[in-house]
Amino acid sequence: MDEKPLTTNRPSKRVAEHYNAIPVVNIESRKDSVIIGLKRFNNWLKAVLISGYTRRNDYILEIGCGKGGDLIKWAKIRVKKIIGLDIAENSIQEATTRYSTMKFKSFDAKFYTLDCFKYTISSVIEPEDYKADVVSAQFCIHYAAESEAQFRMLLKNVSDHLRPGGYFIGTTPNAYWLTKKLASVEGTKFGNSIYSVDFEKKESDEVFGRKYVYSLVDAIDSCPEYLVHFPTFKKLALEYDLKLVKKQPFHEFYNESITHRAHIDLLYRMKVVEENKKTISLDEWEAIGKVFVLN
Ligand SMILES: C[S@@+](CC[C@H](N)C(=O)[O-])C[C@H]1O[C@@H](n2cnc3c(N)ncnc32)[C@H](O)[C@@H]1O
Repeated sequence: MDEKPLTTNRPSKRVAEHYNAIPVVNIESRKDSVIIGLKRFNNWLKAVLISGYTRRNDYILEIGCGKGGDLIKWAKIRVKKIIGLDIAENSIQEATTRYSTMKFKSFDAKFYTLDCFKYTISSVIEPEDYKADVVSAQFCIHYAAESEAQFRMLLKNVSDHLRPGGYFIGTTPNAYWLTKKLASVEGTKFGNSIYSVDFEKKESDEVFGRKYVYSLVDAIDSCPEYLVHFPTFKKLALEYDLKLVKKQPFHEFYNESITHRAHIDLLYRMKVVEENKKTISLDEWEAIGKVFVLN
């Protein structure tokens, strides 16, 4: 990789350190997490989103793929190829291990450690992997909103590697919900028993770099995140030939999805809902409201 990064400031290093430090948790211990309901819900939501925009034999490019938590979701659709990229080296190692130990593999996969908001993806991937049918960025777009230059690099990377007519799908915190919550409290901090949000400033006109520190029990420990200003997102995306098709808050996506029998069945199969058992708590449901789906 011979390109210079756009900026060398610290927050993205903090993000990489944060995700590098998260231990791998086995399925048994995962069940004991106080946010197991939220984790399962997020997985269900991603499974529904992915199934809506991906077809058999598709080539997928995953930005911020983490430890490969979506590999099984892609396998169920029988995609042909996955290229996964993430800033956290440890997560890429874990994703590689998960892929190599997967029993049912419908696809080839390659993983790369890369800051996708400072470098071009073409600086690391092979030319034969340049054009994807679907680019997916789950729960990571908000890190790019640290600066306009980083957000533009995200959009350039998506646009450069998406074939004409392909889909960019993602999930990211809902800036409207967050700023409404902020306005409703005294000071800069709010949350409940499972999450906390602490804004750097109460008032701000910043379109990029609008920082808050986010914690979620058992998942995220004081990690910097940035509001994604949607009108700007939509406007800049057009400059990169990306047209917004749909965006929805998580609660709305859920309400729409459960009008389909298959998605209700999946809620049970993925144990989001279990007969005679506690499922999602009110505090988890509130935290779920923090997020948007887009495509
Ligand atoms: C909340 S995790 C989501 C992981 C995965 N997409 C999922 O849904 O399970 C956010 C991921 O974004 C990655 N990330 C953050 N900034 C990044 C950057 N500049 N370039 C690439 N990945 C980044 C983090 O390392 C982390 O793995």
